Amino acid sequence: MDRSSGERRLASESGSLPDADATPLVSASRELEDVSFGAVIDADDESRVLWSTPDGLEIVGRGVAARLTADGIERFNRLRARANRIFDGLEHDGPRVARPRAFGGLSFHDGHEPTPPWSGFRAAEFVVPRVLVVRSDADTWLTAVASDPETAADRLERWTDRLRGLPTMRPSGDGPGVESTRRTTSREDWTAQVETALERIGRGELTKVVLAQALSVDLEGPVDVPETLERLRRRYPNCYRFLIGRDDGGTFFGAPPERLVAKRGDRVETEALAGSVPRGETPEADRAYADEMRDSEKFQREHGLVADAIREQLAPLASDLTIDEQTIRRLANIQHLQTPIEATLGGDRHVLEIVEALHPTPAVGGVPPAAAWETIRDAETFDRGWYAAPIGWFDAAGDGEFAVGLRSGIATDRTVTLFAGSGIVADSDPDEEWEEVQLKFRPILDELDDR
Ligand SMILES: C=C(O[C@@H]1C=C(C(=O)O)C=C[C@H]1O)C(=O)O
Repeated sequence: MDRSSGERRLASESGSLPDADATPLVSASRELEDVSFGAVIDADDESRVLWSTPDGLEIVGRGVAARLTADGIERFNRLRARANRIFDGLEHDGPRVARPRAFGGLSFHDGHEPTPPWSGFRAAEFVVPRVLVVRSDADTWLTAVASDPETAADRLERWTDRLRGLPTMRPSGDGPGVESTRRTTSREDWTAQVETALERIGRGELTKVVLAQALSVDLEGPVDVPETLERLRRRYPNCYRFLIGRDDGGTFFGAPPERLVAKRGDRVETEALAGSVPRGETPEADRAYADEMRDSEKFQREHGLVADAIREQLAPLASDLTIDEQTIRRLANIQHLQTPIEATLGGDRHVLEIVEALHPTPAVGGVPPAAAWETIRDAETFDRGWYAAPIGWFDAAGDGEFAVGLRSGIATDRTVTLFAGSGIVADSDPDEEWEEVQLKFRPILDELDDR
């Protein structure tokens, strides 16, 4: 008998939920000796997720104990309702860090219809994996999730045995090599798109819009996404890393620097991250770029719009809000202006409510939002899919953390499609913005090409 047959699939079409949904989830955890996350994620062909934060939490999830999907403009409300049903009555036998969480994300646009390379990626989809391996500080935990305690216990035993047989180190190897690349946006088209946006800005219809491009990379061999992420960790240790693998589609992955929100209890942390210059070849050149960005009226305006919008979007939900001092965020290949923002929530809120209020911030959308969305839709000839959208997790308490799905790509067979964009404001120069976009393709492109 398939003991997992009672586990749940909640689809947006399901007006009334099947009886199995009344069965609460059960989970059990056990502490592990260290284990290679790459080996866990390769262990079989069940669906997989990986989530890792700059502060050292790493989680790999395998299989599906419960799935939540939702489409259309009501997607956030539907997700929240289903999240409550899925987690209602959850019994977790283990430490908090190893508790079941739902991992996934949303598409940038709410009217998203999946087309290649985004086949299988709905407008919103989260899964509670059947098995989680969680590493935080010095501890590693294995958690099994099921619909009844016996199945959870069996699963925990089986995976404990299985992990014992896996290597604790996994070589991170070389990239697959790049055969050729194709752009969705030619240089001429880009210049025309930026100039159209500048005209709208000149007419006062728009203050800022983030325009993006896609770069489709054909590889010399198959790409190993976990291995690529492991190499990205070494070059970009202060970034998030994520992988969302669909059974019936591609693997979306990336190493974004930008936090959309982290919520624990009534505390919320977010940030404005906007304004970009390259790293310099020497410490002096590096500082000169940073100083130029800090002292530039144009960069400060571009950044200030994001901080202001976040403050306004959070105001109805938060009882107090602190905007910290602006700093320079230095990554291996780029530097950004960054302003950390913290708030205390006014009432009992689900992290998805904060995500809904914030997405898209003008770091990836624009101001005013409606004119920016219209400009993006008119200009862009490719599907953003889940690029620049919220990617992360939430738990039974409504806590969670989301990154912005940047410095990312979707792998399908021997192709990886990369996405990157840049903020256009009055005084933006199409050539400089082109260079900024190319720089933002580099993190993943360099790893694919690194042989
Ligand atoms: C849009 C991207 O990055 C965003 C836009 C930035 C900018 O315009 O300066 C900087 C950081 C991100 O918020 C991207 O990486 O694709």
